[in-house]
Amino acid sequence: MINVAVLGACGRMGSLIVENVINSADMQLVAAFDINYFGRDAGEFAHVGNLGVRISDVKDLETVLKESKADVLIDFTAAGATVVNAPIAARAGVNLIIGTTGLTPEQRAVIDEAIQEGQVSAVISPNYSVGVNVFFKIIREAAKYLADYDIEIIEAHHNQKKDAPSGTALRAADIISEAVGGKEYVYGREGIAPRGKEIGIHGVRAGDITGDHIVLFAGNSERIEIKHMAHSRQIFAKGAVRAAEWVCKQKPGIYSMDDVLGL
Ligand SMILES: NC(=O)C1=CN([C@@H]2O[C@H](COP(=O)(O)OP(=O)(O)OC[C@H]3O[C@@H](n4cnc5c(N)ncnc54)[C@H](OP(=O)(O)O)[C@@H]3O)[C@@H](O)[C@H]2O)C=CC1
Ligand SMILES: O=C(O)C1=N[C@H](C(=O)O)C[C@H](O)C1
Repeated sequence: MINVAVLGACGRMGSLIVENVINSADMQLVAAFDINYFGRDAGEFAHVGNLGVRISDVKDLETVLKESKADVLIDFTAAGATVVNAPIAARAGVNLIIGTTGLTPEQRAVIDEAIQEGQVSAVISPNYSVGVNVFFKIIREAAKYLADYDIEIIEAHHNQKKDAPSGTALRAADIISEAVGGKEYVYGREGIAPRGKEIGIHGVRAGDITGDHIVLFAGNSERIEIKHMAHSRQIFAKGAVRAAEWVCKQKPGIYSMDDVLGL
């Protein structure tokens, strides 16, 4: 049985992850953390009834992770939280699934160093859905043939999303850039803004859109649009829980969803 702790357990993703953990035959929820609602039952936020697991103050992360014998911590919070908490968990010997987006390269370096020091296994991915990780493969392949086309990435998300552009859009840009041997990025355009050889990245925030990503390759007289649309956050939650089960069986290191899915 894998002992799972969830950070951000009262949030949109954290509460779904709690639901998926308790529905897994191979896992049990041993701890749940957030910055609010201390003492309330984690099951309340997941709409699954009382689980007997109280929301702990994230300030007690290290102590509660040790007391609860957590094998893995699943973190979907915010960059400023993950950069503090993931290193604490890693140094306490707890494996990690990180879904938080908006991490700067400096924040990511702090987390990577702690994972190495703690000798734990971690999956860090901006998108835990199977479909998006296949989409990443497809755009990498397309970019090899369409390097001289104009390339634009358009993402759309709900009006509560804090970071922009999405982590998935940024990863898509990095994949394309790697495939074509390096490209600059331009975030939105306004004023006199003639197009160069860059990848344009554009974010839409509206209503309750779960998460759409389009990569547009446009040449003269033709274009290809490769699009992924998420219909439910369950795809991310199920992917993260699958990754948590997988990561506990791996050697120490930092892995991607490609590794989890064998892509
Ligand atoms: N990798 C993937 O597949 C996916 C990644 N994400 C990413 O996951 C993250 C969370 O998304 P979502 O669930 O929609 O966001 P929510 O705001 O709904 O959930 C985040 C939760 O974390 C809490 N929180 C914020 N700061 C801290 C802190 N310092 N310590 C502990 N808890 C904290 C929030 O509390 P409060 O509400 O009070 O701020 C909230 O309960 C985002 O970065 C998002 O981009 C989302 C979907 C898929
Ligand atoms: O905040 C969200 O909702 C999502 N965030 C991730 C991202 O930034 O790429 C993944 C997904 O698109 C939903």
